[in-house]
Amino acid sequence: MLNYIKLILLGGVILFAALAANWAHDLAYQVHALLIFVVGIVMFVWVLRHTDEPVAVSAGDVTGYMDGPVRFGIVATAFWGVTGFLVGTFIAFQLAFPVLNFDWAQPYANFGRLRPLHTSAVIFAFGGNALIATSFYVVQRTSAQRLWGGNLAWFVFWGYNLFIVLAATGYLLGATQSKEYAEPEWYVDIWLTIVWVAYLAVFLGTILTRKERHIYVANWFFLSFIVTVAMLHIVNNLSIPVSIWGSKSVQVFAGVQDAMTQWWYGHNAVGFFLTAGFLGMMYYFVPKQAGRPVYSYKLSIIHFWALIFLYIWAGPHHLHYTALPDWASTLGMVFSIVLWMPSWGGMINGLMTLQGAWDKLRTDPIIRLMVASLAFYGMSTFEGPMMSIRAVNSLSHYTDWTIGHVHSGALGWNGMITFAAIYFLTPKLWGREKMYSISAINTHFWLATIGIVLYASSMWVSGIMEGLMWREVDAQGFLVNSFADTVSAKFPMNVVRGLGGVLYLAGGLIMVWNMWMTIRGGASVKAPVGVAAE
Ligand code: HEM
Ligand code: HEM
Ligand SMILES: [Cu+2]
Repeated sequence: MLNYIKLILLGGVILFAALAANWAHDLAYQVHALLIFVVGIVMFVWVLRHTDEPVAVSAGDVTGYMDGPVRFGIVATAFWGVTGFLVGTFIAFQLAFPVLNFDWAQPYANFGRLRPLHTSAVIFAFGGNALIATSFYVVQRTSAQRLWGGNLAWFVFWGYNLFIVLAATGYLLGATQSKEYAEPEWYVDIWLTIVWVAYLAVFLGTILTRKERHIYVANWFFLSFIVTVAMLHIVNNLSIPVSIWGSKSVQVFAGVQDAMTQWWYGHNAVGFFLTAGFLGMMYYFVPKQAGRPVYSYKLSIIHFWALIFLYIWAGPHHLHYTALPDWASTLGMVFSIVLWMPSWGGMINGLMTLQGAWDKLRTDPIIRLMVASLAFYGMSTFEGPMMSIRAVNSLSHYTDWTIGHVHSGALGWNGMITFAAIYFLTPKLWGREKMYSISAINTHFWLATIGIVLYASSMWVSGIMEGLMWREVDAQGFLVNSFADTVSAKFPMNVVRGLGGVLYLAGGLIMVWNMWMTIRGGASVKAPVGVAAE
């Protein structure tokens, strides 16, 4: 019966997509309509061929955990990671060598369109798949329960990745609502909302039906990430489409209210997507890999509540010296400075979990990735509060300092904890004893670390230089440097940043190779975790 309903719904989707492709007002919308049309037909045929088939249930599926979406999620994480690093490296070189904005590829591959492709590929595709996959893995183990909702978890995985494809192709074809980290247009936003609600249902359903009395702290972080991102996404994307047959829409907010809504969103995307979610990852994988309990469970609870209470108010630090009222700017600054403490609470808790296991730092490159990740988390959450201070921000804002800050958090904290989680999970999910090559993990660690150091240090130099050059006035009070002077002065730093990107990307490729060899390699040394109660 369910299959018949599915067929009717899919038929509706196919019909609507065909009409939309025919009447489309712009290229991005038309290409998306055709894409949905094709996806709809493929799904229609697939459902049709399986209609009235008895549902096959394997033994592993009844007793064990649902790890299919986790496996796909891990592979997608690696795939999108390498794609995002590649685009990042390319746009880094575009900034150094503008000829790389090839004439023949205009307007599709210019910096302006590739930049949001990079940011979404790394944050939402790489980071998002990592978060979905690890949260699905962790919530099952810590709740002693299979994922709630049957195939809904598959819907979350495929639906989310469809969202990413729609977003990415949209940018290349010129559809954007010009909100940073929220560029996709209205229909893509609606689709993400549907997928996200399903994600919440799967996660919360699993927690509510858990067989373990206690809700482990990692799940608190994951849940706050899912709930808050839903709220941020919906409010920041409130907009009215110009036409149902076109991608363009008009924001509901205007002027400074719109700017504040955007940075309330943008800052908390950092706070809940790139921080709370990844802390969830940290709280499961660090103790597991170290073989030690969390250093202080009390601290984890305290810094959880402090973190989520404080983050939400700090957004105005993105709008210092704008039309935003001073009181709001001050509020953002104060909350940002206070935020330093709960942030370091997380770092300290992670690092101290290694108490008694520090020797592993010498032998286990996965632990090394985790420690480096926490160190970069600590560093960027010290730098951030500092940059929130108005006087500091008047120098750092608009400069490469911000870019350096972003990437010490992103490459260091988010990247490295994700790599560690991938190395932890790959052998477990495919029933292998360990990763194919431990020394390749070590090489990856060093390539990534040197890449980050090149990236962050070149951007500090470049950013502070740029800020000082913009300020410089002569005895008469005239500006000494033209804007073009500051751009050409940045050239060497831009090249160094690009090289950092090459190293980081190379590390990512080694990881993909290592994963491939592990998954493909040899006989399975133990039963897949789907059956074992880990
Ligand atoms: C190979 C690694 C990477 C390279 C070479 C790279 C390069 C770049 C470049 C050149 C920009 C544009 C800077 C500008 O407009 O001046 C950028 C922006 C950005 N990247 Fe990356 N990136 C890399 C990895 C990542 C990762 C892993 C993440 C997140 C998890 C990330 C997040 C961002 C964000 C959020 C921005 C926008 C920053 C802002 O607007 O302030 N990047 N990246
Ligand atoms: C206590 C923690 C943090 C505080 C208070 C903080 C504060 C700041 C400040 C003041 C800016 C510059 C705003 C501007 O001048 O435009 C900034 C930019 C940014 N930070 Fe942080 N930061 C923190 C942690 C992090 C972490 C851990 C990450 C990444 C994982 C991160 C990612 C970003 C991004 C992506 C931007 C660029 C936003 C844009 O596109 O302009 N931040 N942050
Ligand atoms: Cu912020």
